[in-house]
This record gives sequence, C-alpha cells and structure tokens, in this order.
Amino acid sequence: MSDANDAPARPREWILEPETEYRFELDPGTTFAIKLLKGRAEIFGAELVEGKTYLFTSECKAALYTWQGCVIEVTGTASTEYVSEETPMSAYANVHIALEQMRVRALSKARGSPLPEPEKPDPKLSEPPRVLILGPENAGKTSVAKILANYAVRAGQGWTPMLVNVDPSEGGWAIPGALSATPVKGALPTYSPASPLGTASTTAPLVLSAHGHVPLVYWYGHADTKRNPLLMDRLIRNLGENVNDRFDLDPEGKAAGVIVDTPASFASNSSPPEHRQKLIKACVDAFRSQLPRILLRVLLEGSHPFLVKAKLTLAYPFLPSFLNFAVGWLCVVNVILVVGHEKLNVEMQRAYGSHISVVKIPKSGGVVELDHSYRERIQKYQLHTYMYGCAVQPPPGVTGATLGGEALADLVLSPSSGVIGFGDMSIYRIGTETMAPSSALPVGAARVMSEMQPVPVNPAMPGSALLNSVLAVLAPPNPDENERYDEEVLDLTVTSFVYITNINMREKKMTILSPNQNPVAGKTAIAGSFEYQDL
Ligand SMILES: Nc1ncnc2c1ncn2[C@@H]1O[C@H](COP(=O)(O)OP(=O)(O)OP(=O)(O)O)[C@@H](O)[C@H]1O
Repeated sequence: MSDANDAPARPREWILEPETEYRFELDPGTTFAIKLLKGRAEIFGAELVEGKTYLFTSECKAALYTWQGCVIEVTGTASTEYVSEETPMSAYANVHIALEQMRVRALSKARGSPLPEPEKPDPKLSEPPRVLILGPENAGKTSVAKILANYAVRAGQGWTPMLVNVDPSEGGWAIPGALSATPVKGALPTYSPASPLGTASTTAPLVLSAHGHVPLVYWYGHADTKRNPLLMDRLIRNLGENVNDRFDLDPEGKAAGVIVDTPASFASNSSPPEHRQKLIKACVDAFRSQLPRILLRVLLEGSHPFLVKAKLTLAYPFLPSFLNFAVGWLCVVNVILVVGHEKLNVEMQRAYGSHISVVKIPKSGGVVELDHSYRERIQKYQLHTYMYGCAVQPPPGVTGATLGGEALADLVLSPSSGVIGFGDMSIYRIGTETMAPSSALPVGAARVMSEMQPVPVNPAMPGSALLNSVLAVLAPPNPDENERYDEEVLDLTVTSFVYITNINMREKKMTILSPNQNPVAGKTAIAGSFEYQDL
C-alpha cells in the first residue's frame, strides 16, 4: 500500500496543550506517520517514545492524548484530523486508580502482607479487579479496555492483566469469529484495525515473539453473537475456565485482574433482552474459581462435559447450603463499566448493583461511528493479515518508521500452501448453517438438531460450501478414549487457522493455505461462516 503521490509528503507540526488529544482517521490505501518531537503522549494508553516514528494503516482511526502537552510531527494524509480539548481521559484514569488499589490490596492479601491502609477495607475492594466493559455499538469499549490494560502495564508494578475479548466480530488477537484472552505483558499498540489489540506471536522471525502476545483462542465462527448464543455462552465459560486455571498457578497474575471487552450486542436494544442478559451473565459467572462453577452447572443443569472429565459425584442432599455458597461465588466479575449508556447502566444496577460495582463512564466524543461496510473491510484485512502479515509502505520521505513498535520487515509473513486429501482432516460445523435460533421456532416445536451438535462436513458432498472457508484447527482431543464426550470439539482451543483455497472434486483433494508448514493432516477443524479470498 502506498500513497498515490510518491513525492515526499510535507511533515506538519501540531502543538498539543495539556489534556488534549489529536484525533485522526485514515482512508483506505493510505499510510500515516506520527513522530513525537517533544513532551509525552500516548495512544489508547500506550506511551510513544520521543523521536520514534510510528506508522498507521488500514483505515486506522485513533487519538493521541497528552497529559502534560507535547509537539508531534505528522506525515501523510488523514481524511479527518483535529484536536479536541474535551476528552473522558480523567474519568478513565480515575477508574484505573481504583482498579490499581484493588490490585495492590489483592496482592497483599495473597501474600499474607498487611493491607496498605490501617482501617478494615470493604472485602470487595481486596479482590483482584474483574472488569466487564459493556456499551452499545461504537461506544469505545475496546479503546477503554486497551487504555485500562495499558495503564496497568505502565504502573511499574509488573502487572500482567488478563485481557479477554469476547467480541467475535472483532477477532482480538486472532481473526474475526474468535474469542480470545491473553495476559498483557507489554503495551498494546494501535496501528491497524486489523490488529486491534496489538500483535500476536506469528510465524515471522523469532525476534517478534518477544513482543507478540500468545493468546488462548476459541472459535465461534460467526460475527453475530445472535447466530448461536448457546455456543457463545459455552465458549465464554470455557475461556473463564482456562483463565481461572491459569490464575490458580499464578497468584500475581490473578491479582492484576481481568478486563473483559464485550460486543455491542450485549448492550444493544436490537438484541432480545434474554439474549443480552444470558451472555452478560455468562461473562459475569465465567471468571471465577473452577470447582464451584462446575458443581453449580452439574446441579442446575444436570450435566456438564467436565463431569465426564472429572468424574464428579453429585451431592444433591447438600443442594440448599451449596446454593448459598455458590451465590457468593457468582459475584465473580466485581466491576461492570457501562460506557455512555444511561439505560443499560440502570439495568445493570438493578440486576447486579447489590454485589457488583456498576460504574457508568463517559463515551469519548472521538469514537468513530463504524458502519457495516467498514467493519466488513476490516474483517477482510484481518483475515489477510493473519496469513500475510502487514506489508506497509511508509509515506514518501519517511524512513526508520515502526509499526506498533515493530520493525516493518518483522510483520511480513509467508504462509504455506499445501494439498491434502478429503479424508485427511476431520471437518465439522457446529449446528446447521441455516439454523434459526430456538426462540424463533413455533411454540411447542422441538429442534431436531442441537445448536451445539458438531456436524461432520464431507468436502466430497455437493453443497459442503467449504471452498474459501476459514477453518479453525483445534488442539488434539483427550488421548484417553474413556474421557471423550460427544461435544468435545466445542471445548478444544484453537492452535491455528487455515483457509481452503481450492477444492478438486475429481481427485478428492483440497488446497490449504496455512500460516506455517505444520501438517494439518490428521487434525480436527471447525468451519464457520467466514470466507477468505485474496485481496
Ligand atoms: N478518542 C478517539 N478518537 C478517535 N478515534 C477513536 C477514539 N476512541 C475510539 N476511536 C476509534 O473509534 C472506533 C470505535 O471504537 P471502539 O472499537 O473502541 O468502540 P467499540 O464500542 O468497542 O466498538 P464496537 O461497536 O465494535 O463494539 C475505533 O476505530 C477506535 O479506534
């Protein structure tokens, strides 16, 4: 990608007063450069280094904020650029300070040290912060999540907050359709909406793995949470399960807490209220200790795959006292941040206010209204970036620039293309493609196929719709046959994604584009509704 005009672009200087921000939006195909000449500045909480040039691409929209004032130099063409003196950054910083106090207390408690203040604090404030961010479309939820994670990392206490992204339209560190979580060890840069939460470890030179995140990924496979809410619910709980397992081994990571970024459908009036409430509840429940959760599901639903795994014995006689105990554990998310939505704030106060701190925070006036076609383009960039990385030409005349702090060459990837037989990989879809939600069925009608049923897909069958499909390749199932269960593929994490770029019906073979040369033969994969075609 390069700017149409190859003559060196003239750099422009902006002098920013304290507590102001420079906002910019890029058109398709343009690259933009910002250099901090003097002072201190940050982009969604990630500090810029003075004298270093940062590039932005793929229709990036962002803001550079300064607490003390600064001078920046920008090169390239932005479709919109202006400075705003009205920002909600002080409110966000106050939230960060409150979360920081919770972290410090939680760590003191975990280490058995005296709590920082002499008076007995509210026990809720000695818990690690487990923050759920809710808000309607284009409220700035992801930006708030990034700011809070970046501030925690910058606090200098060695925190590694767990950032969880359950917005399948955004894709987090993977591709759209994925739900992911990662402990944030370094600043999350902003440079392209194709990598909204910074760079994940890739197949590029090893040097990158020092900065890239290694996320835990589950595959939902669709952009819309309403498409299969049961699956969403289960994957959110699986993520929570894994995060809690990790916390059991890492008390300091646990003290740093969890920040969960949610999709707009959790808050939008266009979603049925029961859909929203169920998924919010799944998030609220998910991030807590594992044993009470398993027991609770066993007792309330009568079955759970982990029952098979753990071979738990039911303790029905103890139900009443257990439920009391479980209610205590249900308060697992302990802070709900509602971004700029009065009605949702009231709704959350009513539902959770008695045991969770529900806080309304202002929406930034800078948040851009992203329309449907923009989101579709970003998803395409993301699918392309996953395989090929991010090849960017700096604006003419700009040298020595970095992309989110990485050298440009380190973000260019070389996928591998290989041919496998139809039977070499077990491919599934979850439920059926054309399935309407259960709530849309006539009263009394039962669904023949469960929304959670893994359905094998045979590439040889006409109408398999696998050409150009994006597949999530899963971690191996349990090697012990006795521990297996029907829906096990739903609970397996994703190891990589591959795209089917060609199907040869005559030879019963398909061409697979893969980020590395690891063989996919013998693996299990799930298809969703995303397709990839070269840009
Ligand atoms: N202060 C700001 N100035 C300029 N752009 C901003 C600002 N805050 C956020 N943005 C941009 O606005 C867009 C939407 O913001 P963001 O993704 O944080 O919102 P969201 O509520 O998470 O969106 P979604 O509707 O996908 O849930 C993004 O491109 C983001 O980079």
